[in-house]
Amino acid sequence: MPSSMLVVDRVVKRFVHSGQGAALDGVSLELAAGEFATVVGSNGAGKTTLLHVIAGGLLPDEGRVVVDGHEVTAWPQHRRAGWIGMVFQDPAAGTAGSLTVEENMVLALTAGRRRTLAPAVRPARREWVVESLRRLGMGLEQRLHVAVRHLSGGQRQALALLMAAARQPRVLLLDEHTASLDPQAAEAVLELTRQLVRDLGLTTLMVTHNLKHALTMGDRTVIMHRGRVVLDLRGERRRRMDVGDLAEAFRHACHEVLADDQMILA
Ligand SMILES: Nc1ncnc2c1ncn2[C@@H]1O[C@H](COP(=O)(O)OP(=O)(O)OP(=O)(O)O)[C@@H](O)[C@H]1O
Repeated sequence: MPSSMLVVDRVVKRFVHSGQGAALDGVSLELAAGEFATVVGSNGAGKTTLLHVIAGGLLPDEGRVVVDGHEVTAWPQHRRAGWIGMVFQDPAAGTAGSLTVEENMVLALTAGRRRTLAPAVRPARREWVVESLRRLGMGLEQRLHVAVRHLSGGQRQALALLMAAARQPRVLLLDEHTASLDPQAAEAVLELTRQLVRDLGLTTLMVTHNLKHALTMGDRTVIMHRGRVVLDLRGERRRRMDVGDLAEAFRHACHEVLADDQMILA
């Protein structure tokens, strides 16, 4: 049995003025090293809150978060930043627009190191970056000296993903990271996601509203509803499912009739 890289243990998170129940109502989830799970759920199910509790932006009211055997529940976000990589829906959130592609990559590769070590972006890492940019097929390897604000949303998001992965975080969190892209750019960024997760063996949690991506990305699908994990699909059962089966399993697990716009079928 491979060791767990991420353990979320009975986590509860309440927002005082939300007027709703707990955003996370006793969520437990365990990811083995190198495992790639997608997370789907109804609107307001708690998916983004879960990612922020893991990343340290939100402190849970109850429960524990353990990363690579270390309990990080009370660690501030900056202390676990080197361990957790996160990519958001907005391409601008993960990159510095006024810096060039190369400067952004250097920042990603040297972040968290002491200044004396700062110039030490090893040639091998730099080559890996250029090669990854080339494989992306967006021509970014020829635009290393272009300010990132001049790139398209897809190019910028691909760069944000590459930057998060280049630091080889223990856990990579993706929060609807292709939702704001056109279909072609979204497909390119999803393919890059597959490659990076596979090549670097990254333990990954990817929130999506797209049921097809929830089944075709990674090796496990977690369904959340009203602050709880209501279904955790993997193995043969998951492999046999199509989008219709997943929607049906979703409805069944929620014990209520959900309108399509609550599930956002894509
Ligand atoms: N900062 C906040 N203050 C108050 N309530 C919040 C806050 N953030 C989230 N919530 C509430 O917590 C619940 C879970 O929100 P969350 O954003 O985690 O859901 P989600 O599953 O990511 O939803 P969506 O798919 O719509 O993005 C919702 O009821 C939301 O209104």
